[in-house]
Amino acid sequence: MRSEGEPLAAVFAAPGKYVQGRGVMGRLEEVLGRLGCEKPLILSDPVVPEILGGALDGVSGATHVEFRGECSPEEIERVSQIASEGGADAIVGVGGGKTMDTAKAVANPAGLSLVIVPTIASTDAPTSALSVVYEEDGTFKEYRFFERNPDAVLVDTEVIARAPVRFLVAGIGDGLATHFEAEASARTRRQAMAGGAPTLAALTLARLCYDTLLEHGVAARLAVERDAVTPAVEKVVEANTLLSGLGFESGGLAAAHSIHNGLTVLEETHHYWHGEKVAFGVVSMLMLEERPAEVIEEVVDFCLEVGLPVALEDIGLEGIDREDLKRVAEAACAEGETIHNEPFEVYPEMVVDAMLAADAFGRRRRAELKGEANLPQVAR
Ligand SMILES: NC(=O)c1ccc[n+]([C@@H]2O[C@H](COP(=O)([O-])OP(=O)(O)OC[C@H]3O[C@@H](n4cnc5c(N)ncnc54)[C@H](O)[C@@H]3O)[C@@H](O)[C@H]2O)c1
Ligand SMILES: [Zn+2]
Repeated sequence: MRSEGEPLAAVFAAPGKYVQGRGVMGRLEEVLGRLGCEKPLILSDPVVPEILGGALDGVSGATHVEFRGECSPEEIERVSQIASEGGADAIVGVGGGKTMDTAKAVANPAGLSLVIVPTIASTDAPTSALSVVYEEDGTFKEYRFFERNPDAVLVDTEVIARAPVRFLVAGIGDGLATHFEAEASARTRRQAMAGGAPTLAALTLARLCYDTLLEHGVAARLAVERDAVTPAVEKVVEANTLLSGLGFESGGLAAAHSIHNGLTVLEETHHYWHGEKVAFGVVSMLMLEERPAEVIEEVVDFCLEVGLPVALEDIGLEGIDREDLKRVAEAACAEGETIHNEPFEVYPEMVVDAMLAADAFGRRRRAELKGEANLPQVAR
């Protein structure tokens, strides 16, 4: 986008339209009609028939394809073939982050319209113009960047509130990173995913995301445990999806997401959701950045209250040794990783120590809040 030597312009990217509320899923056909699409390919997560029944069966002219579970080059290729053979004019991605990312990676290179319908608020993937691609075995492979954001994003809060609460909490973990990562990239003046320097809008939305999560996160969790759609749920779904999505794409990512990507090299972490690993990445990032204790405590206490991981044991890594953490750290520091957007040079050893410091702090705080003393022995 920018030629060498040119100053970095500020760039802000956003989807064509964002619609959120109870029952908005029912507007899919109308939205497709306005985009002039008559032959959509609807790519759905395997749980969709169970959670939506036949709600999407009636969309006229639609071909239905079931997503196979990983946003991998093979899956993107498979769905692309079906789209091109059937002459699809739009892709609709219905499901979690991986289904949506696959839908984007199919629609964009083929120049098709794209509508995203998240069934969980587990990530900030819905609004962005990029896909995170993995190997078939779940190891992070690459980011793919596209020219266009989705034409429309339909977020049905009734569907989201009925999903297991762990997904909403994971989305809060993903959203918790946005403000800190945008701040780090803005200080370094690095190009964000959208292709330019952050605007005030992106930084403000990222901050609003953080404040909203801290203020309403716990209330939203409690409501979703009862499948209820309350104003707190609407606010947190907006924070997880729109605020975090616009904030990270045009504000920039930094250490927390690289640590997440690094963690995916260990199979044990594959049973934890993206946002859960990102939350641990956030605390590690705060350690790496030598943030004041109050900030670290605010984040860790919030994670404990809302039910996000604060320690290695919370993401399947109980008893992990330094050697394995070094593998995580090396992957986190790979060339091109967003950890290099931090305003100082980062080396793997620093990341290992930051993760250990995060783990120690998280465990200590959890014990304190439980009323267990857990104070260290006097050193001898
Ligand atoms: N492109 C981006 O901008 C971006 C941003 C953040 C994350 N991501 C990517 O998103 C992915 C993570 O997304 P995810 O955590 O949603 O994972 P996911 O897509 O694998 O979905 C998680 C699980 O939820 C299930 N599910 C979906 N809807 C449900 C519902 N209503 N009820 C019950 N179960 C339901 C799915 O079957 C799946 O097993 C990662 O690949 C990550 O890299 C991308
Ligand atoms: Zn994320």
